[in-house]
Parts: sequence; structure tokens; C-alpha cells
Amino acid sequence: MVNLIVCGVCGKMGRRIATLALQSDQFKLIGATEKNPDCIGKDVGTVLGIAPINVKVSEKLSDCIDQGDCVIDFTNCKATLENVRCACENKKSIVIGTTGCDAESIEQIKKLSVMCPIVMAPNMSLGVNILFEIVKETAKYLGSDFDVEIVEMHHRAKKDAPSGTALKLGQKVAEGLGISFEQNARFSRVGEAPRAKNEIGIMALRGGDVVGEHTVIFAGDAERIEITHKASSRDVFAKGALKAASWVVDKLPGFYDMNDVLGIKSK
Ligand SMILES: NC(=O)C1=CN([C@@H]2O[C@H](COP(=O)(O)OP(=O)(O)OC[C@H]3O[C@@H](n4cnc5c(N)ncnc54)[C@H](OP(=O)(O)O)[C@@H]3O)[C@@H](O)[C@H]2O)C=CC1
Ligand SMILES: O=C(O)C1=N[C@H](C(=O)O)C[C@H](O)C1
Repeated sequence: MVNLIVCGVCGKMGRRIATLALQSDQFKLIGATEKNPDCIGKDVGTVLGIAPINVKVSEKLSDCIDQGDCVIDFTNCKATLENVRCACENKKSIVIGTTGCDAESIEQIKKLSVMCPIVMAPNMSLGVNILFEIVKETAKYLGSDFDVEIVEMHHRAKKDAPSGTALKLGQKVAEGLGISFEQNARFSRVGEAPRAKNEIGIMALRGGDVVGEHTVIFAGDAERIEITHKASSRDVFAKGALKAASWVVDKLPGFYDMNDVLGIKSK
């Protein structure tokens, strides 16, 4: 049984993770945090719309970390960094789903992983983690004669753009082609914008209640491959986050991703 703490429990992801954890016999939800003042201090069950569970929503992770084994964080990058620091100082494991972190923040999180085990992944669904490998292999087979464009669509409330998943898909394409992602990524093409060889285009669409859709287009002369993943429920991410929590809880300190959790060996 994993004693679990969910950070961002009143958010779209936090609610699903907490709800599924409460339905599972592998987890005991012993704590939760939130920034939204309408949630802080209330019983977690009450904010989830079920019977009270006798666990209050805290304002800070340090208020509830003691009894926890593992923390799951789906908040924002500033909060994530504070939560990683708190989890690692208290020798607890942490699963991070938050996206939109800059390179410097990710570097700080990696440094903290010498103190505690951390799983960080921009997408916790099985399908997208398989897609990462398919895309890398496809880029390797097709080579630079095929132009790669990545298109993602998410709900109107998403705060970061492009999605963390789209960025990682771009990195996988670059790995497959043996080129630098940073030097070849081209975001939201506008104006006079002829296509350079090896460019990896990334476009972000926002609207409605779209849970998460990613398409990678490989466009050649007179033929095109398009590979799409569509999530129609946040539960695919929430289940992946819980799987990561079960996996990471007894691991040694280190920085892990969903390939480690799912046992996917990247070629
Ligand atoms: N890895 C994956 O598989 C997935 C990753 N994500 C990522 O997860 C993150 C959250 O997504 P989502 O749930 O849709 O976003 P939401 O905005 O719905 O939820 C985030 C919640 O975290 C709260 N929060 C902010 N700061 C703190 C803090 N210091 N302590 C505790 N809680 C805090 C927010 O409160 P307030 O609104 O008051 O700021 C909000 O309730 C995003 O970065 C998203 O991209 C999403 C889906 C899947
Ligand atoms: O904010 C979201 O909703 C999602 N964010 C993740 C990302 O940025 O890649 C994953 C998923 O597509 C949903």
C-alpha cells in the first residue's frame, strides 16, 4: 500500500488522480495540496464530490509530507520545483506530470534527484509513450527527405504552449534523424517562412474541451505519413501517474521517465 499525496488536487488532473487512487486498494490517499482558496482546508472527499475521507486539503506540501511515501504533482512549474525540494528533503519519491518547465527548472529538478527518486514525463499515457518510439523509428527510416510537422490540440484552459508532449515528439524526431532539436525546431510559422531542410515544425491549437491530440506528419514527395494519438479521457494520464507512483516508491534516488516505468527500451 502506497501512502499518497496529490498536489494540485482541485485541478483537472489532480481530481482524477485522487478519485482513482481512492478506488484502488494499492493506494491510501493521506494528503493533498492546492492553491485554490476555495479548496484549501476542505475535506478531499468533499471537494471530489464524494463522502468525506477525513483528509484535509493543505496549502503546502510540508504540512502533510510526514506520513506520505510518494507525491504526485500536476500543478505548475514554480509549484513543482518547491514540491520536488520538499519531497527530496524528506526522502520521499515524487511523480511529476507538470509541463511548461524551462530548461533551468528541469536542470534543478535533475540535481535534486540525487536525493530522492523522481519520475518526470510530459505524458503518462501508454499510447503516447509508444508513439514516442514509433516516431523516432519512422524518422530514422525516412530520413531528411521527408519534412516533419507536429500539430497538437488541447482545451482552451491549457496554460503552456506548445504541449510538453509535442516538444518531446520533436526531440524524438531529432534523435531519429541524428540532428539537434534545439537548432531545428520551428514554432508557429508566420510571415515569409520558407522551409529549411531538417526543420521540425511545431504548431499548437487551443479550443473547447479537447483532452489532448498530437499528430506527427512526415511529408515527402507524392506521399505522406500522419501518425495521430487522441486522448478522450484524462484517466489515461491519471492511470499512468498512479502506475509511476507504484513503480517509483521503492526505487533508489535518480531521474526516471515513463520508459523506465513501462519497461520500454528505446532503440
Ligand atoms: N504528464 C501528463 O500526462 C499530463 C500533464 N499535464 C500537465 O499537468 C499540469 C496540470 O494540468 P491540469 O490539471 O489540466 O491543470 P489545472 O490548472 O486544472 O490544475 C492545476 C492545479 O494546481 C493548482 N496549483 C497551482 N499552484 C499550486 C501550488 N503551489 N500548490 C498546490 N496546487 C497548486 C492550481 O490552482 P490554481 O488554479 O488556483 O492556480 C490548479 O488547481 C499542466 O502542466 C499540464 O500540462 C496534464 C495532463 C496530462
Ligand atoms: O495540459 C494538458 O491537458 C495536457 N498536457 C500534457 C502536455 O502538455 O503534453 C499532456 C496532455 O496532452 C494533456
